[in-house]
Amino acid sequence: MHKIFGFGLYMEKIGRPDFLCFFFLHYHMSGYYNSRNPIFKVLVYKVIGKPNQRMKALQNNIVRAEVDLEVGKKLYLGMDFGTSGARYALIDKEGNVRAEGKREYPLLMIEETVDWLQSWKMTLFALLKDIPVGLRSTVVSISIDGTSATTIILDSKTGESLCKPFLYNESCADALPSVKSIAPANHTVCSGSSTLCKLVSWWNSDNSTKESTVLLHQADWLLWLLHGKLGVSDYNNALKVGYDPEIEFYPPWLLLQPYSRVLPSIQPPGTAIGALKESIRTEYGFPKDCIICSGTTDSVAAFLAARASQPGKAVTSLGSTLAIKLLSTRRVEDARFGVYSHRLDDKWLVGGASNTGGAVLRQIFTDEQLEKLSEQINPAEASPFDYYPLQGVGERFPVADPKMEPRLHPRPASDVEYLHGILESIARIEAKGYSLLKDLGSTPVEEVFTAGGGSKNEKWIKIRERVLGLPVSKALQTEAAYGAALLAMKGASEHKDGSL
Ligand SMILES: Nc1ncnc2c1ncn2[C@@H]1O[C@H](COP(=O)(O)OP(=O)(O)O)[C@@H](O)[C@H]1O
Ligand SMILES: O=C(CO)[C@H](O)[C@H](O)COP(=O)(O)O
Repeated sequence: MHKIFGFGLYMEKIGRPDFLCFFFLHYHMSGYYNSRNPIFKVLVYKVIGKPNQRMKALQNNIVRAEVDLEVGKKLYLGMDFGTSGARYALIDKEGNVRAEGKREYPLLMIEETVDWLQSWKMTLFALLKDIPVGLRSTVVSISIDGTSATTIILDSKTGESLCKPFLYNESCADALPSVKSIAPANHTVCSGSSTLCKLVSWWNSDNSTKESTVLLHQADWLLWLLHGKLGVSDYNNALKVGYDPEIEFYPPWLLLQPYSRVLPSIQPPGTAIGALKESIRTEYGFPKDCIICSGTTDSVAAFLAARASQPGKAVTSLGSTLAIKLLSTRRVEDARFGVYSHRLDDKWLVGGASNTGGAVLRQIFTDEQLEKLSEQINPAEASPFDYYPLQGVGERFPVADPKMEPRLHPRPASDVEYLHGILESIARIEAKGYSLLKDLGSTPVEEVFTAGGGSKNEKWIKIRERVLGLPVSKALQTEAAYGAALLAMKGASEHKDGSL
């Protein structure tokens, strides 16, 4: 192995450190290396200390890994398929992160539109490949969270999709009158971006026989690629197609519809569904007893990751979109404002998902600019600017208005003031959301934890604390993938051998 050091050093001499990085990261991550080796540490530190493009690209995928594990240790894998990319977290029974990584979605195009199914599938198997080989044999369960109401309609005979996926924030308002005519007033499905509106819109526009059609959500579809049992979902993902997690059934008004036969069967999140497919298990080196567990949505996973367990505690996900989740003893739902409740065991996660959020910031600033400009903001000072930051027309929560226009002007000469105004305006939307939940009868919010990419912005946290008038902090675990890993751990602990 020291020959490799020599070769690597030579490569470094001739100015090809990235080759050396590649080598070391490859060996380190593949577990052939004991990272305690002093020479290894010096060299890797020396080389990694000079990040270059390829190095950054490698680091982008491989965020962290601790390869040395006690014999017999079991690990639990959670994967989060968010708006802009996917991540994984590998945790042990104590909840320690043993490896984590991320991938951006490759933008594969079909006739000028992104082939999302191919992109998500490639990302799924790329993330599995990013897991250090030395750890894979200890992974005993896997779960996945995905964006809510992202809808995939498949032919159950071929497994092929019958149309392009409907993304989480797509609105099929054409189906709204028909959905409103069958559902209770202001039911969660009475929103253009609900899964049910997407299904009804497709059903009314597609002339095929629809005999072997099945509907899945993004997380269900990714899990199906791993376990091979078509037509299984969870009661968080199924909420927006009309499933009632309180009665644990689809309601009669939905079962009476012709399209109800395409709906998936439902399990609680974190329930063992099936064994990892043998072909995947042998190709990647996962153990024989590796099981696949039902998933959840990304903002529920972010709440789980924060491990907030008392009513009144809340998690705001500052990802591409702003999603809030408040733990409440009372269920609340009102589609007029985009408010709905996810079930969490015997309590309710009341909240909603706005179209404001980080994606608007990313349209205007790079992440580096966000960091630099935020350093110059005085969070104690209120911004005079009143924006409604949206990527495009349409808002889901706390105002459900598919025609709402973005408001991002006037733009001041100073980018610091502009960013301050946008961050403060998003904070005001967040505050309006929590106040609306209280008005609708939920447990009042007492404390807010923050997840998602925006949680790293300390100044924004201070602005939000001032605007919300509440304690606001960064969650201990800010990645939804950690929440999905907790679901994998739950599924493994409840699973009886031989019951799949
Ligand atoms: N320093 C920062 N301040 C505020 N927002 C940030 C910062 N860095 C990244 N972001 C935002 O975080 C978002 C990405 O968060 P992430 O949780 O990865 O999103 P998602 O899972 O929805 O794709 C981006 O839209 C970006 O604008
Ligand atoms: O904004 C989103 C994507 O990031 C989704 O709408 C998000 O999943 C919120 O939905 P839910 O509350 O059902 O998790």
